[in-house]
Amino acid sequence: MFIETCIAPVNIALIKYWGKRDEELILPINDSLSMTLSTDEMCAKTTASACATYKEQRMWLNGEEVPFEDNPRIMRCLKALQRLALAKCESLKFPLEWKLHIVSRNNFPTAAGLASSAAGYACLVYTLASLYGVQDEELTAIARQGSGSACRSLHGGFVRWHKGEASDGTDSIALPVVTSNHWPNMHVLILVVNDARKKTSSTKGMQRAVETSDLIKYRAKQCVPERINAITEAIKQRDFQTFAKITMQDSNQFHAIALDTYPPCVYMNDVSHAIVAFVHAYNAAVGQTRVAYTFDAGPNACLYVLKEHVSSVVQAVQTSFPNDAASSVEYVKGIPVDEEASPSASPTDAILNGNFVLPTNEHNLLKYIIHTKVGAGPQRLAKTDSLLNSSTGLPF
Ligand SMILES: Nc1ncnc2c1ncn2[C@@H]1O[C@H](COP(=O)(O)OP(=O)(O)OP(=O)(O)O)[C@@H](O)[C@H]1O
Ligand SMILES: C[C@@](O)(CCOP(=O)(O)OP(=O)(O)O)CC(=O)O
Repeated sequence: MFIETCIAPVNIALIKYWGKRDEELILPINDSLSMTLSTDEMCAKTTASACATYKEQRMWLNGEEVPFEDNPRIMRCLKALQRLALAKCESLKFPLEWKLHIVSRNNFPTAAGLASSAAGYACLVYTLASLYGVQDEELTAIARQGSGSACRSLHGGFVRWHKGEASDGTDSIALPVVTSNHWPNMHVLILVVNDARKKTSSTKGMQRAVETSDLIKYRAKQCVPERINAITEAIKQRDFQTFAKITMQDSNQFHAIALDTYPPCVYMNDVSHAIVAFVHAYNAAVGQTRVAYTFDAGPNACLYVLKEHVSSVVQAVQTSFPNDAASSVEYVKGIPVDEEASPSASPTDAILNGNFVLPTNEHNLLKYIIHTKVGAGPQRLAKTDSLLNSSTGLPF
């Protein structure tokens, strides 16, 4: 039996991917740019095994068996990796006819608008590549065919997915902009909103936007290229003010396009809008842009905050969004916030407590908060980290 286990990170787009020019190959109408989150707090973990005695291809996701050969996106990634193995490897490690058993787990909620498909498909492709013995820059073009945003999770730091021009998608790849060491104090607070409402999937939402929105064409042609250049420069210069403004403007434009879609896609809810109001009020109160928000295809907010401001921002969130569970250790998950606390309150915090009043919302609008930061790309783990029992070929 051949067996490999790997982990892969979540990424959150600053300049959003929204709209395909080819549904089958998952080719986008615009470039996008994201930040990869640390795997210490959120990651997908996948074990893939190949064995001569396996009778059929099987896959388990978060403890449940899920369709494998009936899932066209998984099969497309698998076939592309097998072709790459045939082309690149002098001798195959094992015959391609051998069936696979794959076990995967996300250590955060799946299909809850927290980019599980990005981490999940990046992990699947990275693990299968390790299993077949291929390491190649073409991996991002393969992960892209599982879920577009997954191609960006194959690199750490800040990553740009180039839309490419070729009709076969060979140049639609993700490349690093800067590594995670470039801006290590870039932290993230994910405010998970109490809302179980079903959304329109990203796949369907963007398809309908391309069919019906006029604004999306202007965005792809005019706004995105300008923003990608400007935010790349801001990241290189570690210019938080510019970075934050572009990030918020792009999130707002993406949701404007969702509303310009017919029938409209409504992803943000009243709590999301209250978070937007909070961020602008907080930034005004401290007299500088210290926090930036971005929202994907759901109501949860992702806030970008520099490490030195995390404790002040968390305190302000707790004031503006009071929660009965706030004192529970489970409420703020991830990196301990106290670590970040500055020894003395800054003068701007005095202003915040004095002259400015933050909006106060009803209790318990947030479910919990995840505190994480910029991180590295996927990693291969040791045999001891396997999710699959090698004597039975089944999940542990
Ligand atoms: N670890 C994983 N391995 C393989 N596939 C996964 C994994 N995690 C998630 N997926 C796939 O991604 C699907 C969830 O994608 P979906 O886009 O609905 O949710 P999301 O990625 O959490 O949300 P969003 O795209 O809005 O951020 C799952 O149903 C599954 O098919
Ligand atoms: C709003 C987004 O998160 C959309 C992500 O869309 P997906 O990558 O989930 O879509 P498919 O390619 O159809 O699988 C923005 C982004 O991540 O860039």
